[in-house]
Amino acid sequence: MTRGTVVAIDQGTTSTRAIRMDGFGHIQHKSTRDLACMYPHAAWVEQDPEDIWQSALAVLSDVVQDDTLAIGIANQRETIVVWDRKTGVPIYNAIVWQDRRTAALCLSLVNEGAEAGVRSKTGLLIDPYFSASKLAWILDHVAGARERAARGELAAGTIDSFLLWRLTGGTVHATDATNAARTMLYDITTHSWDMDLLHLFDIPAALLPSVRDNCHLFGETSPEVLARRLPITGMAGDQQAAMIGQCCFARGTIKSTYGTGCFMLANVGASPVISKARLLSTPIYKIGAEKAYAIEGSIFSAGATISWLRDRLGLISSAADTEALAAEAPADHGIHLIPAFVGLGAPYWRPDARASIIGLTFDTDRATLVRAALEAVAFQTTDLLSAMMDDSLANVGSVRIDGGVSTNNWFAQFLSNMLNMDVERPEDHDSTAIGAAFLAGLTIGLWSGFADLEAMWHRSASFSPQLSPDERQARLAGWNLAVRQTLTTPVGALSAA
Ligand SMILES: Nc1ncnc2c1ncn2[C@@H]1O[C@H](COP(=O)(O)OP(=O)(O)O)[C@@H](O)[C@H]1O
Ligand SMILES: O=P(O)(O)OC[C@H](O)CO
Repeated sequence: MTRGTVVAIDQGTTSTRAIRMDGFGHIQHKSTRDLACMYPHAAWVEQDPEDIWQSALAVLSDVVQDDTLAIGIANQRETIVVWDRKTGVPIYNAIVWQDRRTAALCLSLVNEGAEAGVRSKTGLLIDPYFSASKLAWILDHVAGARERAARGELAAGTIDSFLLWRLTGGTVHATDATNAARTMLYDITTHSWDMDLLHLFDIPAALLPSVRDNCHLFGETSPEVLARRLPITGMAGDQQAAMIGQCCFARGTIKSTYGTGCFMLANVGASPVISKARLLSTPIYKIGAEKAYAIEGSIFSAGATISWLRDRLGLISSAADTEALAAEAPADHGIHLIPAFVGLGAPYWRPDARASIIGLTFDTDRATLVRAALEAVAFQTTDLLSAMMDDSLANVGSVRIDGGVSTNNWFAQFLSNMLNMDVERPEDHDSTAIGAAFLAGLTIGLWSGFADLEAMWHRSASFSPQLSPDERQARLAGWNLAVRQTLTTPVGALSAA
């Protein structure tokens, strides 16, 4: 094993983090910067690309040291930026994956019968979640953007691509296969941009980055950015990076990451499987001839609901308060919080739905609301697991969890109760950053293969189901009823913009 360290950036929706890891997989240092979202209209979500860049540069500078050999990048997926190739200045804010402004466009494509074709190539369902319609929106709504794109003056990319451009001083415009797969413009079987899809969304091919393997020498940091020239040798979308960090390399292994949203991925092997249960099909990695795919369930509001309780309602002063509050609330409270703040994702795919709280009485207190919010994350995960079971992934023994919300012991136990399955938590919940570090280290030979990575994964806590089957069924029935009620009374008007 080589001496030295790798560093990895995890550019998430709520925060940007970086870690420094040695060859034994020990995390030597971490750095974090919080990141703000802007909500200019109902169900619009934007971020300032300069904030994203500055936060990434700051955490990277905090963790790099003399023995650092390489950099890995993992990032919130789908979020799209368009920038000027000469100046590197974005022409509009980053439109975040949660943003629903293109719901009407997506609905019209579904009504025109485009979904089956899109699905068979991309593994995705037509939904505003993915980058293609957001990119089309920027080209259509920013003055002069289409003309500038036609003249080759603009570049587009997901956050990995934008950070890579900035880190390399504007010399490399590339992305990796897992991020490309979330644009809805990429064929996940042939691993190439698809001309029909570019035509469907009216996106000029010249805007898009080159697509590379997850382990690749993407470029080197510019001396104007970092004091030392360092190679960027690993990149992946954050959920795929978490699969790597959680060592879900075997077919049937599952992880669920609880950050701003929640994303449950099950490894289905070397070929994509199209879900019968409205889940997504997505690459986990492409490293030379080696490929693996997952079935993915995506939930749009997990930790975001907890942040809403803190930042908008002021019910808690820190996310960590939710653990003790949930424990003190009565189990039979009868409240359901359906967190459809930006619609519901898998398996419902209803961008028009809006959040609701059902069952309030005068004795509903803040502990109960907090508990209902955490319960909703677990109920939604249960919906995803049931959908995976429908896709014949029934031989699963346990689920590995990570991300901010996974540190909450009350939540982890409730999740195990609802899934009726063991839930395992690794020593460090930053599996996304760990996965990006693993990819970067594999490329430079710090580790020789997945077996080396598996030897470094350690479980620190495990939660087993503790609820009677009747009680569990009653809880799930209550949740299902509340979801049906929310979906049959849509209150969210689609944005007219
Ligand atoms: N102990 C906790 N209990 C519940 N939620 C938590 C806890 N700690 C953090 N969170 C939530 O987790 C989210 C942050 O997780 P993180 O993995 O950093 O997200 P991201 O990668 O999306 O930036 C926040 O939305 C926060 O509200
Ligand atoms: O910000 P996160 O960590 O919840 O991840 C966002 C996802 O990548 C969106 O697909």
